[in-house]
Amino acid sequence: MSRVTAISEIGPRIAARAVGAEKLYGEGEAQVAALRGVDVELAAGEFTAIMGPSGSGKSTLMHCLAGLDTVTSGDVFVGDQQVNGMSDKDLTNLRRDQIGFIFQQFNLLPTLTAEENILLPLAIAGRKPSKDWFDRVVDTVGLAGRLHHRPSELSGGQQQRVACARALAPQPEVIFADEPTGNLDSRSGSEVLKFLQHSVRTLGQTVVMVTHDPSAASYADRVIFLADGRIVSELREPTADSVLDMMRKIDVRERVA
Ligand SMILES: Nc1ncnc2c1ncn2[C@@H]1O[C@H](COP(=O)(O)OP(=O)(O)OP(=O)(O)O)[C@@H](O)[C@H]1O
Repeated sequence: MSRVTAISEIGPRIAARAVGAEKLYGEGEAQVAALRGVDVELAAGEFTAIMGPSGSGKSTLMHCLAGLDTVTSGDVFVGDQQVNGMSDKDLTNLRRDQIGFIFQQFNLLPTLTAEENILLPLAIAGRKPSKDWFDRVVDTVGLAGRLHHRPSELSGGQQQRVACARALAPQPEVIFADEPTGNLDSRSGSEVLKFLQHSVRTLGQTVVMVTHDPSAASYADRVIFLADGRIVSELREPTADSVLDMMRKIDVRERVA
């Protein structure tokens, strides 16, 4: 009993966090405020989707959290490491060791096999995965029979599953996925989303995904909605309908404003 109380007092571990994050692009009249004071905590072991109208700041927030872009003011953390203010060398190490990326365009190396692509980030870091972990990841993404194929010999959905396995293999603190199903048909897209959900539920991975698609967001545990550089709403245990409904409300509010 006391243990449960202690855990609830401590709360979930936070995998990534923004505190008062602001991002300005450009100067003078051409200046754009892409983030206008974003406070968000992304719990470890959760699948979070980031949604919002075009230009609302989704990619900027993700890039700032992942150390690919810098905030103008405010703070950003991955695990307990403060990302803003890090040296280039520390940022490179952070991205290599603590962060996995999944992009819309798969970004696999065409001359390497699926297995070599999956192991590449670890090889670059001079690390070897345990065989157990590698087998679990490959099993989770359902690629066991395809490990010796090159990307050109795989379907789009299979290529994206290789990219997912590549992101998972180093056991990063957090995986950032930018429209991971944007280039896939709906069946392959839902396979990839089920896999991401499975990696959160069974492997304890933390996943943060930017998407425009309410049905993709419905695979997440939590959806955060941005509008005009601010977090304006969130949903837990979303359905495609509840997400669509919220998007419509945000759209109406933006038009009125
Ligand atoms: N490198 C940049 N230079 C100038 N302005 C930028 C830059 N990157 C983004 N912006 C601007 O910042 C705002 C937020 O852009 P961002 O790409 O984060 O939005 P988004 O919600 O991801 O949009 P989309 O859904 O269309 O991809 C937009 O007004 C955009 O034009």
